[in-house]
Amino acid sequence: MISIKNLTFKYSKTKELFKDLNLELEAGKICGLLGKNGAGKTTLLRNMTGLLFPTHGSVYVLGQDVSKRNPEIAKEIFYVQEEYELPAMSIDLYAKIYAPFYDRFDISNFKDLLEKFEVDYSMKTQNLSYGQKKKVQIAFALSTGVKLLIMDEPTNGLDIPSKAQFRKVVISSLREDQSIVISSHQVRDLSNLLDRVVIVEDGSVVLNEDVYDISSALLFRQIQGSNVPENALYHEMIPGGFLVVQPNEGVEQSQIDLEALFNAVVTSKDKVKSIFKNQNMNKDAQL
Ligand SMILES: Nc1ncnc2c1ncn2[C@@H]1O[C@H](COP(=O)(O)OP(=O)(O)OP(=O)(O)O)[C@@H](O)[C@H]1O
Repeated sequence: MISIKNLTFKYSKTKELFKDLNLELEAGKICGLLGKNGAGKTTLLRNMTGLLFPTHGSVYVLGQDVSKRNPEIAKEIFYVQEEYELPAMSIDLYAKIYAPFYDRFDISNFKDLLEKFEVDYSMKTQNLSYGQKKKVQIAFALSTGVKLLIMDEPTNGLDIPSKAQFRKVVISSLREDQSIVISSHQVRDLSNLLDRVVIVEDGSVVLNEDVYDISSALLFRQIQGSNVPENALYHEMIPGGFLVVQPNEGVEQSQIDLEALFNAVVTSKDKVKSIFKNQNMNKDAQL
């Protein structure tokens, strides 16, 4: 679905943001893109949509160089931007104007999703709150039927029930040939949603793994008392004990804590890399 090869990118006159970044993402997956502030998540997403062009290297989507902006590919990509002002008009007119760009747009799905998000279809966009505008964008995006859906901080501004609703509608809307890339700092909003986690740090991809492989490789535990295991890759104090991320040496699997995973990856980068390298080598050897 997405093939990024040796992507080097810099904004003019500034130092390189990415250097020889490589990333392959297959279809049918929901991928979470995590990184610190300024790590380049939005820039990477914009390179994936063809809104920014690599300084060197290439970004292919559905087998085509996305920087060529082929309309056939452009209509298979929808980008929910972090900040985007909806044009002032009724939601109905918005759908009538923008839906024809997408061959598989499903208007009944759009109305249905808005109902689930409790947004009145008869409203005008200029009268919607920030969160309601976000919901219109998300509902529209999920109704386009595009093969690649890219969302930058989609849950910003959503209230607590809507975050759960967001997860539900994303999971239920995804077809086998569709992929979603979601960048977010609200990692709790992504729990139980992702198939794959990508972390960017210092200009490159430092983790790109399926959640199943992450659960096989790492153990996320809450321990009582003060005895942090020696092999802990990351630990943080919680009431009565510690939250610990350790190498998973058994067959037991634990629920991934995305925040702890991120902290483990950035604080113990080399150890985490080597754990996944060994796991991937063992997997290859078994094939
Ligand atoms: N148009 C621009 N011109 C010059 N530098 C830019 C431009 N846009 C972003 N940058 C810089 O590129 C870096 C990456 O920005 P980007 O918005 O991609 O990061 P991010 O990971 O999405 O950050 P955040 O988590 O804070 O949203 C930042 O240092 C930012 O200042």
